[in-house]
Amino acid sequence: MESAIRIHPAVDNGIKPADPGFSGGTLVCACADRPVKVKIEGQVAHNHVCGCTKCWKPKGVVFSVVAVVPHDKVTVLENGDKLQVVDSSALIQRHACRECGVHMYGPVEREHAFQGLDFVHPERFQESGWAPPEFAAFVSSIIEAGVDPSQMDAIRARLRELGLEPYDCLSPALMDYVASWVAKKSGALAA
Ligand SMILES: N[C@@H](CCC(=O)N[C@@H](CSCO)C(=O)NCC(=O)O)C(=O)O
Ligand SMILES: [Zn+2]
Ligand SMILES: [Zn+2]
Repeated sequence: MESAIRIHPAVDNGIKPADPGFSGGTLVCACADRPVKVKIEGQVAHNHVCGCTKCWKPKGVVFSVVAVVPHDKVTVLENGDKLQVVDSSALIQRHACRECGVHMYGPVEREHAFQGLDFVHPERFQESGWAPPEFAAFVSSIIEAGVDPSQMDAIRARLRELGLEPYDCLSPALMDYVASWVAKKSGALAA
């Protein structure tokens, strides 16, 4: 499984399975002093690696690991005064620690298929057992971050080797879910 291609520390050395007993935990930012802590109740869903430029990622890699949880399962426990919204015009209202830059939670408040969900980075859990990434999203977007397009075949091959099917948007199941929501809203499909 060793490879020169780095995707993300949470997957590069093999992907840890979920603990069926995982019932949530605490996300912690990277500050040594007064870290922001956010409680998440329950398991994360739809975890994926994301190549988009907007999701927070650790230094040295171009993919994030990001999943969703219902907004009512998210509680800021400590040092919430350090949080600021990265881009208030974005669909995902990413709340980042203004000192270390880690995104702690990103609610979707707008009328959208994902309304009521928060995007979180499970690698920031102080506990283990969270559900692992299932696919790779927005893979072509890593070119926007400066990756040489000639590397894409090798990067997609490595993602497949890890069991993370690469897509240039979200997975087909999630894209179908979003499209169904849009079709029901427009009336093209019965609600
Ligand atoms: N090419 C762009 C894509 C950015 C993008 O659309 N990101 C997705 C996925 S984020 C987690 O899966 C998205 O839904 N964004 C909404 C938002 O950012 O508010 C780029 O790379 O920047
Ligand atoms: Zn911080
Ligand atoms: Zn993203």
